[in-house]
Amino acid sequence: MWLKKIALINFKNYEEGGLDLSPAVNAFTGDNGAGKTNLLDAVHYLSLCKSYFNPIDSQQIRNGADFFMLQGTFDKDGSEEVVACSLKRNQKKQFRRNKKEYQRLADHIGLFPLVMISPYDVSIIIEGSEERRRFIDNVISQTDIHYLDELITYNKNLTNRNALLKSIAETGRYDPELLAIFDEQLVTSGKRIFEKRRNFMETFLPVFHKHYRHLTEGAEEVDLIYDSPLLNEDFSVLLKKAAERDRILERTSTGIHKDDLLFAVNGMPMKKFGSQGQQKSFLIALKLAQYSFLQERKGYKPLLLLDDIFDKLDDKRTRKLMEMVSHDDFGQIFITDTSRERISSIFAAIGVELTIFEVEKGTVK
Ligand SMILES: Nc1ncnc2c1ncn2[C@@H]1O[C@H](COP(=O)(O)OP(=O)(O)OP(=O)(O)O)[C@@H](O)[C@H]1O
Repeated sequence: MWLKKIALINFKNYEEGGLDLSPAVNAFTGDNGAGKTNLLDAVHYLSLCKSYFNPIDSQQIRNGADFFMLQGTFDKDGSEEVVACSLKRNQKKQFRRNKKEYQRLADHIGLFPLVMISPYDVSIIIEGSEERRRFIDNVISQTDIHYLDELITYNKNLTNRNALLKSIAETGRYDPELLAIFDEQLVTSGKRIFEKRRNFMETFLPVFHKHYRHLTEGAEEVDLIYDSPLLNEDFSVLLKKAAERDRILERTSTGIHKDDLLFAVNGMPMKKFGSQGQQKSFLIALKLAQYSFLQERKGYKPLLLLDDIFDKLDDKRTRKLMEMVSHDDFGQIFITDTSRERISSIFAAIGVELTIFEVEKGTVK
């Protein structure tokens, strides 16, 4: 699967533009703020119905315009699939595949799998556990069409249980049987998600370690551990034990919404003890493992988007990474860099052909 063409109208800093892409490595070069990352984001949008960087859809519309449109022509097993997205200000976004509009955007997720590696990914390491759960959920939902629905159900059940806890605190009326009913609903959806996350981590971990070792040639030891309250105890038992505490807190203090991933370098927490280059290498290995996982589950290659990838990596790791991703295991690649010379020489050194697009103030040559 690869993206043959993309057309943009009023998307971020692009007024109008279109590109014919290469099935191999596409590089976007240009100055800071030129619009390189915006092009990657347009590809992300077509694949996952949203921006990678900004959750507010209306902010993707070019300043001063009242709509944006994106169209991508994908090649899937030799046949063309056209994906189009448009958004008018103050209206619902429309998403079409081969001219047919989706009723549920979730039905599109996973058809054109994609992995983005960006400097913003550092939030997975330094921010709270929500970022890490978002990472796991993003990977699983691209391979499991029921997963997003299950998450929605869990979150709805969680909101209901929290509302009940609040009303118990406010009214002083506590009905243990009613709470047990809410618990049961939460347990059903929670256990399903837990099983999926645990199974995912089992497959994912060895692939992550393989990529990390390869990228860093064993320079340091890293760890990635899935942490969930449900690993130690049955969810319904956990909820019963927490009932008293939850009534005081007026919210549910245990469940898969507390899951986390623990990252370590040489036995110490990555967030505090990892250098910037080690953190970046860790994130790259995480994303390449995501790529391998998606490829294995889908049976075809996802798109790989590399934003500002050379920053903070030493020459050895940069070269190794480019060798890895240009190798046959990876399909179509999009990569941004401010320096045309740097990217040309890196790819020339490993003997890989590169199609370069020069980006300048929202136009592409
Ligand atoms: N809705 C919008 N309307 C107009 N311009 C926008 C919009 N959203 C973002 N931009 C502009 O897009 C530009 C940023 O583009 P982008 O992030 O693609 O740059 P870049 O080429 O990747 O730069 P860098 O090398 O600094 O990472 C900024 O100038 C920003 O103001």
